[in-house]
Amino acid sequence: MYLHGTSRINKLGHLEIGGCDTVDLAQKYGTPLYVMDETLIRDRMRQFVCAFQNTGLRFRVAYASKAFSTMAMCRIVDEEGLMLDVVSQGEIFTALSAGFPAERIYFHGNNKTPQEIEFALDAEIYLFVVDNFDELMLLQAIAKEKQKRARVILRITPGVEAHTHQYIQTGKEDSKFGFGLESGQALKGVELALTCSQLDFMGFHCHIGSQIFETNAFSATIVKMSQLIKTSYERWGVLTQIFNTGGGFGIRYIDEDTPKSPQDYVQVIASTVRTYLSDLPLIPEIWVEPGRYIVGEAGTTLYTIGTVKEVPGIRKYIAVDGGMSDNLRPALYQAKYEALIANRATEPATEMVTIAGKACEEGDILIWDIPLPGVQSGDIMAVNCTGAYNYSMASNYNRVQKPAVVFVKEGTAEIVVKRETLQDIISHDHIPERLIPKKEKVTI
Ligand SMILES: Cc1ncc(COP(=O)(O)O)c(C=O)c1O
Ligand SMILES: N[C@@H](CCCC[NH3+])C(=O)O
Repeated sequence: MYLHGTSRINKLGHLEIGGCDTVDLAQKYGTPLYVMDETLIRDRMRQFVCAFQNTGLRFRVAYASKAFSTMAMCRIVDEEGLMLDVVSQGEIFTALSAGFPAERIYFHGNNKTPQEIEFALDAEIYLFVVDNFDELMLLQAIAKEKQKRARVILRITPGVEAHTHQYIQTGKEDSKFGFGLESGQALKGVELALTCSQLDFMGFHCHIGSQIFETNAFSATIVKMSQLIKTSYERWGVLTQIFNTGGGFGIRYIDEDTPKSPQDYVQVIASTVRTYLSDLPLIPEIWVEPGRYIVGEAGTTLYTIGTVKEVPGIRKYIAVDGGMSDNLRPALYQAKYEALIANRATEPATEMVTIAGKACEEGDILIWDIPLPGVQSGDIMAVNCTGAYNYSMASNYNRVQKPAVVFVKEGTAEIVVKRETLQDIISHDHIPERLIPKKEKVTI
């Protein structure tokens, strides 16, 4: 397994992250447990900022909080000075509750409800990324009623197909997101936005998908978007203030993955912007909004191995005490992961096994065919690269409790999300009066 960030094997032959022995963490906090390497998270944010500083362009780096949103995470994003991309009232509420400044929050989503728009306007967030015509009109109407103004940028689907799983390709013309570029919707959107009395049109956004390695998908997108930016200027004299080029930068889940560095991505984005937009009176402020690249490799999930089942001549299933409820990605996207036995990390692999979750679903397999040392019930398994879209997509399927999350740094571990309790599991249930069991009549 590739060791990311501060992960290393210590003198005891145990996996250590952030200076904390993961076997101790499993014992102290229980399993499954999400362990987040705070140093790596902060490094990643700084790498993007530093890469942009070298370009000489005006820029903003945002964190896409959908990848992993908790109050402690929002504190880190705030301390590092990044913007925060949110997609729901829940994410805004999390950020505000953590003391994250509203003027660095901006709001995405293809179906923001009137309540969410009202909430965001009242909170005075920085801007709205408007996804479609209906939302434009809704935002204008609500802002007018409240006598407020809102900055907007339009989300554009540039018609670029990135090489990634079809469920996480979002830049295709046939997408639920955004104003289509090729259909002419994008220009119509600008025209309409300019007529909205309460809206300040600031520019454009595009996002072509997630877990993308090739930089040419990003440059192809910027070339297409540049045309839109120029046409808007020529037609209406509109100077694009903000050009948000999205997130989607791929990470190394398995050995075969070949991610680029933030410098590589930013360099391609910046040079394409310069080539295609330098002749405008103003080069827009360039934004990026990575999620996975910031937190993905920083996360490791610890599990305890339970049952071992051999299907003679076919395969050996090793079951862990979590699965699709804490990591939906293998079941949803056939995503691949690597793992090691945290308490015997130096032992050589001796057999090929399959790691199964405990959910009542045949498809709940975390890793097919992975070489490991002979494992026993009670061993601690560490699956890495689980920082993005794992905790944030976790569920209570089968009424399992969501795991705790700890941040580790320089030998210290701190809880940032408590493990759910059985009481939490039933805390929203309600039994109507008529279904409450009647006390049996006592006959004398
Ligand atoms: C609009 C938008 N921005 C940013 C992201 C973050 O993507 P990633 O986590 O791949 O960087 C996503 C998710 O794909 C997204 O839909
Ligand atoms: N949830 C997806 C990525 C989608 C990101 C949001 N558009 C994943 O785990 O890879």
